[in-house]
Amino acid sequence: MKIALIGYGKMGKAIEQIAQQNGHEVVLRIDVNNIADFTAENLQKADVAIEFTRPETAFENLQKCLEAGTPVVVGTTGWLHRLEEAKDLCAQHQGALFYSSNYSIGVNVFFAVNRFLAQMMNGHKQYEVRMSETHHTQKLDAPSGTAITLAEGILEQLGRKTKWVNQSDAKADELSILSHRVDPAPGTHEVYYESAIDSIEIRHTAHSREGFASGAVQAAVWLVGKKGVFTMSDLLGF
Ligand SMILES: NC(=O)C1=CN([C@@H]2O[C@H](COP(=O)(O)OP(=O)(O)OC[C@H]3O[C@@H](n4cnc5c(N)ncnc54)[C@H](OP(=O)(O)O)[C@@H]3O)[C@@H](O)[C@H]2O)C=CC1
Ligand SMILES: O=C(O)C1=N[C@H](C(=O)O)C[C@H](O)C1
Repeated sequence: MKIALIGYGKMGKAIEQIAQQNGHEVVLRIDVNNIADFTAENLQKADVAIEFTRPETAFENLQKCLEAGTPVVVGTTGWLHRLEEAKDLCAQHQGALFYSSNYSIGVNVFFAVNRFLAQMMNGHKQYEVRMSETHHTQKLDAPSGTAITLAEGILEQLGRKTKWVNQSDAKADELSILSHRVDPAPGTHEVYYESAIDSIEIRHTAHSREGFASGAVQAAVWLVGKKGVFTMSDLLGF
């Protein structure tokens, strides 16, 4: 499979390594220093594009891929407020778009466990819930996209929480997410339930970027030949 990498930073490089190990060819690498090469003609040389850049450029980048007719896997976080626009654009171009706040298989299992735990805790008001996420100091967005997905999973199930806040000082109906930035930290997410008599904590710790990169390559292989908007639950079936 021929891959175009949009964003050649930490994730772009990790994806290149995994893609090549799996017999794929990287035919285009776009970063800020060669943005002039980010053309429809060049994109059309690839079977699929994988986009890991910055929150403020992700939408424009996926738009360029859809306009070129190249299926695109988006890993960048912090742009999902424009998801409905992206879905419309994808339909308009009869294209293929895959997005996820986290491509790691382990995190997607963790998402399912988190929703199940929140569902069980809905009837047990003695438990207060809070979250934390820890990432490297170069991370631009807070809370992480993964933490937002976890929080959304809790809010869907737990009637006593109505919104998340990115601070420790939360009202009774708010879910607190604390963000920590330390090096090195590829990504750790924790959900805590605490009552006067006991505590339950669930945690996912990424030991490297390999899980994110390998999941993104899997998503790219899966996406080729499909039309529509997909995410990891479509690929994994849970
Ligand atoms: N979904 C997932 O599983 C994961 C998502 N992420 C997300 O992916 C994104 C990137 O992470 P990471 O690789 O660590 O970040 P990096 O900063 O290491 O890499 C991003 C690269 O994209 C470049 N870039 C910026 N704007 C553009 C543009 N318009 N076109 C092409 N390239 C551009 C940056 O250049 P410059 O630095 O000069 O701006 C940089 O080299 C983040 O949003 C992060 O949260 C990360 C890991 C896993
Ligand atoms: O920026 C990162 O590094 C990561 N970003 C994603 C996020 O915001 O959740 C995924 C992972 O945690 C690493």
